[in-house]
Parts: sequence; C-alpha cells; structure tokens
Amino acid sequence: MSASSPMEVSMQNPQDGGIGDQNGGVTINSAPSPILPQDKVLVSVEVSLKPSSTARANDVQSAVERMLEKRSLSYSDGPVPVPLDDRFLTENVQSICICDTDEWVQNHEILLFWQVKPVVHVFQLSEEGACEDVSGDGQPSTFNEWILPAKEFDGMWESLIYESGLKQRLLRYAASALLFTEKGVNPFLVSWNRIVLLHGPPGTGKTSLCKALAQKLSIRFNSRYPQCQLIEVNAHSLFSKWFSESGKLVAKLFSKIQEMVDEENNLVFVLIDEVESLAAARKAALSGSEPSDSIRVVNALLTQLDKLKSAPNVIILTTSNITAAIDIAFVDRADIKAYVGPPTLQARYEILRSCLHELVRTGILSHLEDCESMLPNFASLKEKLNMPEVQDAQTPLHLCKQLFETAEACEGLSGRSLRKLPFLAHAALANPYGCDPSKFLSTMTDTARRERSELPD
Ligand SMILES: Nc1ncnc2c1ncn2[C@@H]1O[C@H](COP(=O)(O)OP(=O)(O)OP(=O)(O)O)[C@@H](O)[C@H]1O
Repeated sequence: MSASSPMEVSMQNPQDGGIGDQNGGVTINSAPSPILPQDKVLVSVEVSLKPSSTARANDVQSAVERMLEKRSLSYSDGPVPVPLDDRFLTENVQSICICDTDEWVQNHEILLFWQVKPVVHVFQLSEEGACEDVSGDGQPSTFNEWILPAKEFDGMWESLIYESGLKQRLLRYAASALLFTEKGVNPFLVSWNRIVLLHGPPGTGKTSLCKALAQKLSIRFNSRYPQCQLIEVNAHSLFSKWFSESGKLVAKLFSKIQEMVDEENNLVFVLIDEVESLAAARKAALSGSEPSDSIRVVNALLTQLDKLKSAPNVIILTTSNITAAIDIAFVDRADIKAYVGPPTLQARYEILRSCLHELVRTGILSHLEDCESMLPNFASLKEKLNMPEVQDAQTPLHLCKQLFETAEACEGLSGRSLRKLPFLAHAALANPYGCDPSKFLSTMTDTARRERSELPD
C-alpha cells in the first residue's frame, strides 16, 4: 500500500484541457476530454475525532468537505494534514486519512481532485477496550466484546498487506451485503447472506483481517448504524472440559447477542476463529467419544448461528486453517469465501519495509533519515534496481536491493513470522545500539534463512 501523503498539485481543470479520462477517470493523456460527474471515482476520506471532541459528525463532515473543495489535492492513500488555520477542525479532528485509492493509483497514475468524489466518514474511536465475559468459577471466558470503531484496531487494516484487490474485494462484498439489507431487497427474489469465511495457512492474518474488516465497516456504515459491536466467540472454551456447563454458556452468549441484534441501529459482528473446531466437536460428539450432552451443545450453537444469520444487522466472520470444505451447514453457504495465502514477494517486501519504517521512527535504526526515498515502495523498486548506482554499496539505493533480497529469502514464511523477523534480527546483533541499516538487513536475511530451515517440511 502506498504510504505517500497526498500532495498539492497545480493542475489544469479538465474543462481547460490537458487531462483526459479513458477508464473511469484515472488515466492521464494529453487529449482534452471533460470528465462528467458520473465518471468520478468515489474515494473514502476517514476523519477521526479527538477523544475530547463533542462536535456533531455532520458539522465536521461539512467542514472537511469544504476544506477538500478548497484544496487542489492529488489523491493517494495516506494522511492529509489538518489545516492549522481552521480552528473548528484543529479543535475537533485527530486525523484525516484518504483510503482505497490504491487500485486506481497503480502504475504511477495519480488521481486528481476533480476526478474524485470524496465520501467523508466521521468517527470517534472507542477507548473502552475489550470487555471479557467473566463467567466466574474459574472457567475461561466464552467471548470478548468490543465497541467499534475501537482504538486497538486503529491502523490494523492498513498494516495488513496482500496481493492487490483482496482487501477491496472483501470490503465491497460486505458493503453490498449490508446495502441489500438496508434497501430491503427481498431474499426470496435475490439471495445473499452475511457470512464471511477466510481460510488459509496459520499466521496469514485471517483473524486480524476479520477484525480490521469489522472496524472498517463500522466506520463506513456509521450513518446507518450509529452503534457497532464485535463479539469474538471463543469456540475452544465452549467445548472445553466444562461440557456440562457449556449449554448454559451458549444460551448466555446468544441471549446477549440477540439483545444487541434487537436494536435495529446496532451493527453486530460475530467472529468465530477456527470454525473447523465446531465440525470436529460435532464429529467427536456423534462418535460417542465425548459426554452425551455435548451433542446438544454443539447442535445448540449451530442452530443459534443459523438463526442469527437471518438477522439483517449481523455479519458472521469466520476463519479456518483448513482449506478443504468445512462440514458445517452455516458456513457452507458463505457468500464471501476468500483464500488468504502466504505473502507474495511484493507483500513480503512491503511488510518488511513497514517494519523498518517503524524501527526508524522509534530510533532503533539510525542513519536512515530519508526512509521514503532510501526504501522506496515495491512499484518504484524495479526501476531503481536497474540503475547503475545500486551496484555501489556506499549509495543509499543499495539498501532497497538488500531489502529485496531479504524479502526473497523469506519465501514460505507467514506474515506473522515476517513481523517477528526484525525483532529476532535485532536480538541476534552483537552491537544493537545505533544499528547500521545495511548490517541490520544482512542479519535479517540470515535470520530469515534460519527460520526457513526450521519450518516443517
Ligand atoms: N499479510 C499480512 N500483512 C501484514 N501483516 C500480517 C500479514 N499476515 C499476518 N500478519 C501479521 O501476523 C499477525 C498474526 O495474524 P493472525 O493471528 O491474524 O493470523 P491468522 O491467519 O488468524 O493465524 P492463525 O490461523 O494461526 O490464528 C497479524 O497481527 C499481523 O501482524
């Protein structure tokens, strides 16, 4: 994902000629061709209010729209500075961020202000944190609950890096499902459901992606659903050794969810990790290897989930490490099934690059003042690698080549392992203070090779 901030551009208006529109308003050529309003690209602008702000969302939205109109911005993902001369905005707004332009701005195309219709979403993060279900009796909690959008999920969506289009596709699917519900589309005539299944190997970010998706949707749909909750069901704890108590726990969990769902202004996300554990529990129950009341518990859970999925304001998010078909009726019919695989070379490069940026920001890596140009994004990398000065180890461009080699050495590692790699490399350094980036990168490559050699066949 591009992290470059939007820049001010001085550009001719389409009516004056100079910039044309061939494919939805994003290509640039010399032939004058006026853009029609219906050709404009919708771009989301997310506006986070300060925790102390009591301003009305509508007032902030209008103020941001006015501000964007006044400025000739080029649009790419990233923060827009809050204008210091606007007292209302500086008092109330924490950050303004442009989102979802990446699919339009590939291949160095840029989106210019007149090609865009900004859609402004104003929100305030909840700082309440996770609320655990404390059932007492020493039993593990059966669920965690968050009010969305939550502070702990802020930035999670942006930190997850996949091949282009996966996140956008998920967001669009889920948004369409909510829109169909909102518009009252008759399910007998057009059928759809609100179940998402992400499957793939461990550590590829499935659970994080579910949480981040819920957070995004809570922001994008906050005018229709002013309240939003995420319930993370701990399926393992439901089927633990306290089976005799499990019936009560399932009943308690679903009566709580039902209460939330009955509020029609509430949007409720139910997250079930490792959904295959439900199928396994049912199988074990049926084979008689589990206590007899376990059959009732598993069936109760599946029936409740089945019932829940017909509620218009619920989205069920599930993950599984098993890529084969999962034998559970309610996910069988998931409309949104996405395979989340190990990161590609490009994703590995970008994940490691974001780690290095963080180490520079926190002062752990030094001598990398201009991080953005020394470690360019993957799109600009290829061009740079062909430049002769890259061969000279003294020039800063040598670093991006090294980072590229580290990313190559990480083939087969999960996103989770990649995010741990800089830490392991740092711990392996003899002199970790004031660490030199080139030395750090070669230690990271060695660490990656070692990690790979320890992977099971
Ligand atoms: N594609 C990715 N881009 C960036 N970070 C990633 C990616 N994949 C995984 N990660 C990192 O790995 C961490 C762990 O991911 P998460 O627990 O969501 O994976 P998972 O697929 O649900 O794993 P499991 O199946 O083992 O529960 C994430 O918080 C994130 O920091």
